[in-house]
Amino acid sequence: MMMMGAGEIWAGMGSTIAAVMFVYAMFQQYCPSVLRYQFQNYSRWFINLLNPYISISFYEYTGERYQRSPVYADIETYLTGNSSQLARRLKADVVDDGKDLLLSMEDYEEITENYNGVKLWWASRQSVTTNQTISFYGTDADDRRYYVLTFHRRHRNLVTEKYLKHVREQGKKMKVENRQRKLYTNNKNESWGGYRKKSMWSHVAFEHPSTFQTLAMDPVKKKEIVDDLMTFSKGKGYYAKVGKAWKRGYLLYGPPGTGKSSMVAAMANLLEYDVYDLELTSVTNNNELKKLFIEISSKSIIVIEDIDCSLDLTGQRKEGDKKENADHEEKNPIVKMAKKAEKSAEDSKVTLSGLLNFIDGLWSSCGGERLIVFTTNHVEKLDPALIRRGRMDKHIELSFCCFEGFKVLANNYLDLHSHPLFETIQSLLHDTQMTPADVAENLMPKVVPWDVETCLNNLIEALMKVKEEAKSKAEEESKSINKEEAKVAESSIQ
Ligand SMILES: Nc1ncnc2c1ncn2[C@@H]1O[C@H](COP(=O)(O)OP(=O)(O)OP(=O)(O)O)[C@@H](O)[C@H]1O
Repeated sequence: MMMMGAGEIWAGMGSTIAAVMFVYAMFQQYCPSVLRYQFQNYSRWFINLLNPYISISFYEYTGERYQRSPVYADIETYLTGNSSQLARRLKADVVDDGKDLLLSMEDYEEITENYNGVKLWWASRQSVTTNQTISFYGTDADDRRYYVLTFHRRHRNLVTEKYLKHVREQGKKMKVENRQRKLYTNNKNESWGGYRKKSMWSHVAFEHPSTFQTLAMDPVKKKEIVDDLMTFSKGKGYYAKVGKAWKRGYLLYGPPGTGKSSMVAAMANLLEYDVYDLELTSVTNNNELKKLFIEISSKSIIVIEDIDCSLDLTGQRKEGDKKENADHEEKNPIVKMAKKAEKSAEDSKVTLSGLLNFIDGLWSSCGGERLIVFTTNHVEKLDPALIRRGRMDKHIELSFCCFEGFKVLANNYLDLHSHPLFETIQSLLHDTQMTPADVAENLMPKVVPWDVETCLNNLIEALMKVKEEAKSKAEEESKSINKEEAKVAESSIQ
């Protein structure tokens, strides 16, 4: 009897569905389109009336240029943090250069969340159209990913006023906490079979251990730099008020091995910024420099190391001027054309004005919160225009090791705060010039097991050697000066 009943129900349902389909097909075929449209609108309205749930979509790319939506990015981070507990289908990505596994919500997965006793549903979706194009940003602009948040309409105010704010705040916080800082460099990329070369950023994880605590330098100067950096990083409102782009230029100069690169790393570690190590010789022209600049994110340090060696900026500018004048004088049209071609080849290089534009032109204000650092061993070789205050706001000289610097190194390398031999070292450092790199090298234990006396004595020996060398060099110099003076005196008598 039971079996018969089920069979009859199925048969009844089948004929009802067939009848509905028939009516629908007739409606589609014979009903005028205006009426059909009205009917569809009413039926949608009716369904919405019965459906008490509201949904909001958050698309990954928005706007005309398909910029990645910051709201989507915050939600993504928030859900990635929560999904490993809530989702049943997860996808795993390798992050932190293969050291960690990041679990996030799989596409088309849904999770249920409870916020202040209210139930909400998040779903990850993807709308794929047939019109697929590869966009400028390397993403498939038509392949649109989005999240859908669904909730009961009686919680509309709670969701729009509180919950979404909470999601964004948490997402931002989690992003800062999980952020793996990066060290970028621009390499020349060959594309289209080597036809076109352009400079692009590539990165590795930034893991330099240098900090201001480990930097050997005068403590007063160190504090001044740290204060300056902290004031800058908190100065968003101030910069906006005075009408200045939120960026600051630092010029680090001094002999090799005095800690210029170490200071850049310490700055990045203090402010938790990424580092963009710009290799100017790999940049083809000013335009490419501008493109590289646009790609730099905020909270970053752009560093050009050994700027005096990167490009002959002053020379190029002067040569360019000379060439232009020579072109005007040239009468032979063939020679003139050849010279023009040569000049345009030269133009496809970074010039001083291109670099100045990079530092403080209109484009330089894009992104904000950036430090630009130049390092050089020969400050005197640089064009004054490049390093004038306002462009390079702070000039920092890194010099030979002082006693305070030595104490930092002794603490770093030997865990030593004081020792009877410190006095001898202090007096030797006062009389000699040794870079922190050399002091550090001499302090480092060379054998196992090691003891502090041996390390300190190694340094004392090295310092005495340098002192002796400097003394004999000075004696030789004074001898040769005396000889010169004697010659001059002799010739004046004759
Ligand atoms: N002031 C310093 N404090 C601590 N360590 C230092 C300092 N200066 C140099 N060192 C040590 O010497 C090494 C070389 O220093 P660094 O590369 O920072 O010098 P630099 O001035 O940038 O040299 P170069 O001009 O040759 O690039 C560092 O790895 C670090 O161990």
